[in-house]
Amino acid sequence: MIKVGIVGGTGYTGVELLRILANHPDVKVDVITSRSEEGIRVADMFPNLRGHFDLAFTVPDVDRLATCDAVFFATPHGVAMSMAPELVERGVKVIDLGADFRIKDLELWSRWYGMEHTAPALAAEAVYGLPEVNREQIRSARMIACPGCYPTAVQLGYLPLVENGLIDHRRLIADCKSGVSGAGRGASVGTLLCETSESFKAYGAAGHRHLPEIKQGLSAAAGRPVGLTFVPHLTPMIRGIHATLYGVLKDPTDGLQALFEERYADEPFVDVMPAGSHPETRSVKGANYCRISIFRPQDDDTVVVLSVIDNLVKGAAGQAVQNLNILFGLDERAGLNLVGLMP
Ligand SMILES: NC(=O)C1=CN([C@@H]2O[C@H](COP(=O)(O)OP(=O)(O)OC[C@H]3O[C@@H](n4cnc5c(N)ncnc54)[C@H](OP(=O)(O)O)[C@@H]3O)[C@@H](O)[C@H]2O)C=CC1
Ligand SMILES: CC(=O)N[C@@H](CCC(=O)OP(=O)(O)O)C(=O)O
Repeated sequence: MIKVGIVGGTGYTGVELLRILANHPDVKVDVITSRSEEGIRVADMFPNLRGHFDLAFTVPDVDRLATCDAVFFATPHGVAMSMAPELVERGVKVIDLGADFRIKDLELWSRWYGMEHTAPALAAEAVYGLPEVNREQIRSARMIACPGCYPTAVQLGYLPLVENGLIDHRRLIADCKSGVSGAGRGASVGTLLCETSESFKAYGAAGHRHLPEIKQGLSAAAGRPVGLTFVPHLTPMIRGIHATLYGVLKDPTDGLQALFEERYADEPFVDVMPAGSHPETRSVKGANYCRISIFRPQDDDTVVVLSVIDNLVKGAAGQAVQNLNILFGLDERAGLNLVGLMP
């Protein structure tokens, strides 16, 4: 059994990790932290997990975490980088669901995340945990940086086009919508029911911290810097990311459906839908899938890609477990044969 620790076990992604790992055949959760719930038993706080975990929340302690084979950080930015270097040095594999280790240009990272990076050496070593791109590097990594939710949906939607140089790499437009759980469990006025229900809004239109992360990944895929306009929106739903991606084809072609099907043919968690489909976020709710469809409206030179994920699963906890499976040589789908939540 692989012993894991979860730092930040009471947040939306931390609890999602528990939901997934409760049925993982090869993993045992040995340590789970929450400073605010210290001493509370997991099953008392989350009755659905009764019978799965005989654990109480503890405050984060490096010595305890160092007894694990792997540690997930489901914590705000800045927490993982404060503890990961020591854990890695002590032989623990670290999988960060936050953004501390995603961006290689640390000056750029500091500008967007508003803090100095305190683990530059580990940031340079970290592997970006998007299995559809970095599967081989993930296998031997000591530090894995899981992508953000929007970056996951946007990159998977654009990759076949950008990797093959089929669209104008300078004019990418990502119009994205997220459920409110994307903002985390911390209470704030902007995410109250009275503020978010029966309304819909854009935010971060002038610039969002996922912009540099997505540009980093797509520029690597393109082999040159890409130009990206990314506008996120908050929608009155709990879970889900819906990305509508636009590109200008250099040479209008009818082979896009086949291109996407071939690129993702061997990917267990990317589903290229039949031509003409419109993926819905509820079709991936609670599951680790990214569902994609492709259009070339009016047979013109604009390509539209639709990409949906559950922000808490393929956008966070599910992808983190997928990376753990790869890291430890397990079946990549272990613990992730999740039946989506209905309706
Ligand atoms: N929500 C989403 O859809 C996604 C989130 N992410 C990222 O994943 C991370 C977790 O997100 P999410 O679960 O939504 O966050 P939440 O705010 O819901 O949960 C945060 C968790 O971290 C703990 N925590 C907070 N501060 C500290 C600290 N200083 N030291 C140790 N533990 C701390 C909290 O418990 P306590 O304070 O009791 O210790 C809580 O368990 C974030 O970096 C987020 O950006 C990535 C992809 C998607
Ligand atoms: C609705 C909402 O607030 N979503 C979050 C995305 C959360 C996420 O993906 O986490 P990282 O910051 O670790 O990438 C946002 O826009 O910042």
